[in-house]
Parts: sequence; C-alpha cells; structure tokens
Amino acid sequence: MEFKKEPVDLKYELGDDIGKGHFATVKRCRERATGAEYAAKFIRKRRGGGRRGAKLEDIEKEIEILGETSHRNIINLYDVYETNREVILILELVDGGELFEYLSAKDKLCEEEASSFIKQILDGLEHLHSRYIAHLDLKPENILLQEKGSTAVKLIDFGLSRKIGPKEEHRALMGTAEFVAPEVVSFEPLSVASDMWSIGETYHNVTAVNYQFDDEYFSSTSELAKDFIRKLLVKDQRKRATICECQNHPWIKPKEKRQKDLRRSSVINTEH
Ligand SMILES: Cc1ccnnc1
Repeated sequence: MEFKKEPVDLKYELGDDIGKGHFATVKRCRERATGAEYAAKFIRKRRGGGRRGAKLEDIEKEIEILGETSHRNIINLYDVYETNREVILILELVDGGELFEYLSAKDKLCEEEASSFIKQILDGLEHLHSRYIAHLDLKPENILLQEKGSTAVKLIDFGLSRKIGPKEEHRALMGTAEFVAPEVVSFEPLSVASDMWSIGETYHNVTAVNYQFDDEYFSSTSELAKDFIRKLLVKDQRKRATICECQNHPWIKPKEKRQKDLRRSSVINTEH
C-alpha cells in the first residue's frame, strides 16, 4: 500500500494530544485549507528486530479494515501519510469522551437510554460482523461519544481488529485482560463472537464466567437487561448470543409497549 510521503503538517495544523492507541498517539488537527477538524493518529513503525512499534503489516490491516467500513457508529478514515518512523492516519475527530464515563457520571440512568446506547454499539458491530470483521479490543476507552453533549456513539481503535471468516481460525493472545473473552485467555480460536463477550463484559466486572449480579447494582435493573447480558457472558462462544440475536432481544427491540414501559420504569444505579 502506498501512503502520502509529503509532511503531514503541510496540509494539517497539529494540535494537542487527545488519546493513545497501540504504539500510537492521537492528536487533534485542523485542515489548513478548510478549518475542518480531524484526529491524526501517529503509529510508530517497528524497526529492526525490536518489539516496540507496530508491524507495518498490522498497520496496513487496520487501514484496510477501516477502508472497508462506512457506518455512523464506526470511526471514519480520511487519509494516510508515512514517514520513515511512523504511519499517520487522518481520522474523524471523536472527542466526546468515553461513553461509559458519561453513563457513570449520571446519578440515575434509565434503561431506555442505556439500551439506546447499546443499540448503537450493536449497529456498529453488526456492520463489522456482517463483513467478518472482529474488533477484538472492545472496551470503554474504545467506545466514545462523537462530541461533548452528543449521544452519537463511535467505535474506535481498530489496531487489533481482524477479518475472521466463518471457517477461519485465528488465535492470538491480545486485547485488554479485563474485557477479553474466555477464548482469548485460553488461546482458543477467536471469532466475531469474541466481541459479543466484550460488550456484555463492558457492563460488568466479571470475575469469572460464573458472575453474580451484585444486588446493590442490579436491584432495580429489569430482568430483560439482566437476561440480555446473561446471554452475552457465555463461555462457549458457539452458544453466546450473536449480533442478530442481540438486535432482536426484547431489551433492545421491545416486542410490545409493555416491555418499553418495563424498561422505562426501572433504572440502573450507576453509583460506584
Ligand atoms: C482518540 C481518538 C481517535 C480517533 N479520533 N478521535 C479521537
């Protein structure tokens, strides 16, 4: 793959650091000609036999995957530059902070709102999984809000994402320990189902597969919400809820008004 070799600061004025990724730093930037704001992700290239920096083939995989996706809940890639030490992705600016920080800052969160946020994550995941793309690093810091005050959710950081066809095997020990699926920990084949565990997990600190719903947090959460999460935190990935099953779960797609009222009447206590 060929990337632009001219200096990135010819076209873009670089600003402050706004985030970090795998071997990467992300800076706010502004296109000089239009004033439009973007994010510039500087990914250090691995040099020599070292372990620091990302392998060029992995960077190219991230670019290829981002190039294949176009969805309102997936971060957009606009341009790619390369120097001898770095590859620079010009990405959509997503600076509304982490969704889960926004949620936990609210003292009361009605399930209607929680469900609508999860629905956006599911929509983004459905776009990926229908293309056999697994994100493989879903966790609160990679689920952001478009901008302050926005409720638009964006999935970011595809540094670990992989295309894993239905018949393919892909094993890797990576991701973030607290949120990775059991098959990652036991080095078994990963799949798009690994993302489904991470979605269930982003709601709960699960110590092991036999998690307990802590009554302090779940006393007022409807059985529907608990059932939704219970179907995601399943050790056997073949039995774990798929994106399609999640999209049709009554907590996400109420089959009748009663369930909507049930969700509205119960709130999730976000006190920590
Ligand atoms: C952290 C980040 C990454 C990409 N776009 N905006 C923000």
